[in-house]
Amino acid sequence: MVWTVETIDLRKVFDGRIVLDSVSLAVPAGSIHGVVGANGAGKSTLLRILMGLYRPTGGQVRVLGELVGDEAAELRQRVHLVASEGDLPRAMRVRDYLHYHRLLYHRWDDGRCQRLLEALELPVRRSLRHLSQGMKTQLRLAAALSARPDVLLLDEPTNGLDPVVKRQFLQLLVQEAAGAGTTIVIATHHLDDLDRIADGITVLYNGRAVASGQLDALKQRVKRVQAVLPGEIPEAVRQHPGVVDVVRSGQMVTVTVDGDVDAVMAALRQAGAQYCEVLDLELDELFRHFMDKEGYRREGILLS
Ligand SMILES: Nc1ncnc2c1ncn2[C@@H]1O[C@H](COP(=O)(O)OP(=O)(O)OP(=O)(O)O)[C@@H](O)[C@H]1O
Repeated sequence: MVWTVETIDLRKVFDGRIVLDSVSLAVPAGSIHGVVGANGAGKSTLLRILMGLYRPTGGQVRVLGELVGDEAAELRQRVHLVASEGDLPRAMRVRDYLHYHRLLYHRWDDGRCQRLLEALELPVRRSLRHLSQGMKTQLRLAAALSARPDVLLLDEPTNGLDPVVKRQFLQLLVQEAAGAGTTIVIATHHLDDLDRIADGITVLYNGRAVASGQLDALKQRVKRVQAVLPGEIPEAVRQHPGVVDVVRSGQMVTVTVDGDVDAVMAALRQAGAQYCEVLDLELDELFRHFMDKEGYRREGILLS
């Protein structure tokens, strides 16, 4: 299979510190891929490398079939990075900003730009210094989408968006991927947003990809079993290699399983479980599972 975005054993070292360590991920064309991880995990660095802004220290990076770095100028016409942070030129108006992008990108589509401006209700005459943070984010997205990218890299795109605009923004991304076939990679902490729209995810922990793949497959792999069990929890459940967590609340037993869920169900039934149900994990629970597996813990701060 040819991937639109692919890294193999990607490594990035800043000042002797490893920030990305052997990261391999593969994103198919026209799909939405989320990159998640704790603060400082390396998400923005990964996007910047995909964009050709940082050189990898090791490994391979291919975007649209090209090794990133060799064809950066041509790739920049087809690959766009939108970050919610960073300054916009304060002296420009919205329309000047868009016109500037129109000159830069030869795939620019005026009709598309107009439709986006109307849908997002962006005030074309307003000076950029008077735009709210959310409006700036929408303007950046409008500029990127008007240039008809093949790959859209989004760094924390929904920061500062109100819930209604956020929903519209996410819908736009789904349409863009499904309709125009654009491949979208989003780095974000908003797991509920990703759960709604992502086809795949990569979980970064200390610069390593501790999980990467299609979201359905990852959700298929990690399940939660709930059972009513009056008696003892059997050793066969506790010792099962796929069992990562067992919680009892009264007679209700909840077991998180990364692996063979059927074997755990069978052991519970054999121990006299009266009711057994397999539940899917939400993305935030899945994320916590992969982080816990790596021993990620943050202690609370005690204020006196
Ligand atoms: N240009 C740079 N020079 C040196 N170190 C850097 C540079 N850019 C990022 N880093 C370091 O690399 C690590 C990963 O940073 P990065 O911004 O990629 O993380 P992140 O996952 O996007 O974090 P957050 O969720 O907080 O935005 C951090 O320790 C950061 O300090």
